[in-house]
Amino acid sequence: MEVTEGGVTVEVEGARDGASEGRADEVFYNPEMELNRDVTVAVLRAYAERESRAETYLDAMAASGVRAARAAAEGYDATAADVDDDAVALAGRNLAPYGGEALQRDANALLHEGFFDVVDVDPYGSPMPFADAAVAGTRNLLCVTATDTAPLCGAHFDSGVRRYDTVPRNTEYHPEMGLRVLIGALVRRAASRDKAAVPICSHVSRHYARTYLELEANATDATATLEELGFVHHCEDCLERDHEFGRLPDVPEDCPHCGSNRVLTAGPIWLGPVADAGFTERVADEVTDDMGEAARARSMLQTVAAELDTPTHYDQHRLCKQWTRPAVGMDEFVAALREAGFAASHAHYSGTAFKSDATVAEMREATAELG
Ligand SMILES: C[S@@+](CC[C@H](N)C(=O)[O-])C[C@H]1O[C@@H](n2cnc3c(N)ncnc32)[C@H](O)[C@@H]1O
Ligand SMILES: [Zn+2]
Repeated sequence: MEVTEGGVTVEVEGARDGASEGRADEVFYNPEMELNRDVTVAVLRAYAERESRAETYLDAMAASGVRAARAAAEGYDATAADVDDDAVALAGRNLAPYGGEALQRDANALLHEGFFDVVDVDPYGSPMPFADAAVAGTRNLLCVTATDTAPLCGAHFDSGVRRYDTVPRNTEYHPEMGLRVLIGALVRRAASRDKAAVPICSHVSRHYARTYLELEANATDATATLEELGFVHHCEDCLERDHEFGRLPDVPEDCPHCGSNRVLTAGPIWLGPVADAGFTERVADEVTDDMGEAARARSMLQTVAAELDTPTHYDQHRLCKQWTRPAVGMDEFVAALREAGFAASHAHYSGTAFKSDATVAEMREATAELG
């Protein structure tokens, strides 16, 4: 059957839901990833404005080639690579009207052989088996999807430790934990090749984390990116969390806020900004109405751009449950924090997520009169 995304029409072999991911009996096309692809196209547009030399685009795991076809339609010199012969044949047919080529290659081999300006790594599950090659073969912008949210956020602890070479912790801000674990791991992989990787846009949507990393081959800058890594200490009882930059954590024995001994330390994870606000605003402006997920993409990107970009977000419902108070509207809650003199913003991770520089105790007091 044919599907049209953002003005690009491709042939796909039956749309399947994310639950059947990984069964390789037919070429994979996931309609739930349309938001991911719409945002990708908007990023490619904004990035072309920022870096006019970025011309070549590789979807290193292309499946039907829909993403590469959309990049080709934007004027990028696009390549769709996949190990699967059916995928390559289909991607070849799908790319033909827009230009670009399909290659039957292993992503790791291809990316170790030469450079592409923009590289997309969009595998089943974790991108880490491809991270080293992706860093080696990307000149400017590395776009990465991770769908293994349980290892990333610490819910599957051992696989998270193995894949991401860190200690992930299962907290109520799990989407952000996952994103910061992912970025931290990629930044360290880039630094091992003397490359600085800086996230210029990121988001977490239902089943995946997505980040866009600008790469710079510069050892000094690479060292500087490592300064943005560190640890989060999270109290499971009072929900306060503190973060500290650095290579070795100074793990508190008890929570400095409530004295509980149920303190979890996560890290090293990325503690720096997950997005460049100005760039992300431009990405939001590049979302066009011909995109199937235009409304969601625009609103999510605007939230990311306006988000207080510090670790880590809170969930109003979780806090209100803790305080045995009814939850109120998010606008009202955020406004009350601001009126009390704190920095506060919505956070894109969920409808009840927000960021603030207030402590949990300060938030409780600042919002006591609501509801
Ligand atoms: C999630 S799908 C890609 C979806 C596609 N990027 C899109 O936007 O629709 C993952 C693809 O990776 C391919 N793949 C798995 N291992 C690979 C490898 N080592 N090199 C290249 N492709 C690989 C699979 O055949 C599958 O088609
Ligand atoms: Zn505590």
